[in-house]
Amino acid sequence: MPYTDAVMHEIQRFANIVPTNIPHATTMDVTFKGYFIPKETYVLPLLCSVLQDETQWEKPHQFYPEHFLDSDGKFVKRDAFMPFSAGRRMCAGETLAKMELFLFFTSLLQKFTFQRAPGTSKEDLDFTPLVGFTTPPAPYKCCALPRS
Ligand code: HEM
Repeated sequence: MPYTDAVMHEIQRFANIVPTNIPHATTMDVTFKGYFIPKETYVLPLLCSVLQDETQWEKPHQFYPEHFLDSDGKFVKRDAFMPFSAGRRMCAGETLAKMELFLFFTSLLQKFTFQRAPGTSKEDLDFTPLVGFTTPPAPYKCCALPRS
């Protein structure tokens, strides 16, 4: 299911839920790309800086599942996709989270058709996430119609 996979990856890229990542600190003096970072410096490795990097994504500020598809419609991995962070302290639950996301997403789409709530227009749907340590979607109304 390459398109479904691409959509799920794009959701995590576009609507990353932990944009500022978890704070880290250097345990020793480090020189990184010419910058000297002393021991015990507080470091915030911003995931949003990679997930929306204009040098890495064709349409960084748009929802565009094609970021993860090649010209034959096959799924492609992208190095700049890192909603679970990177390195030794990256998310320990990545495999479980991905499995759950896949099962929930595909089961919901198999059982329901999602539509805008009656009386609302496309303009009423605002996908700007709420700002905070995590960025959940703003409340919105929609209809889930059981599929026959
Ligand atoms: C969409 C779902 C999830 C996302 C986007 C996510 C993302 C993250 C991120 C960005 C970090 C910080 C990594 C760092 O410090 O560099 C983290 C850490 C962690 N996550 Fe997740 N996570 C998710 C689900 C889960 C689940 C389901 C579990 C466990 C059942 C889990 C367990 C952990 C643990 C234990 C850490 C701390 C790892 C450490 O400090 O060594 N996460 N996660």
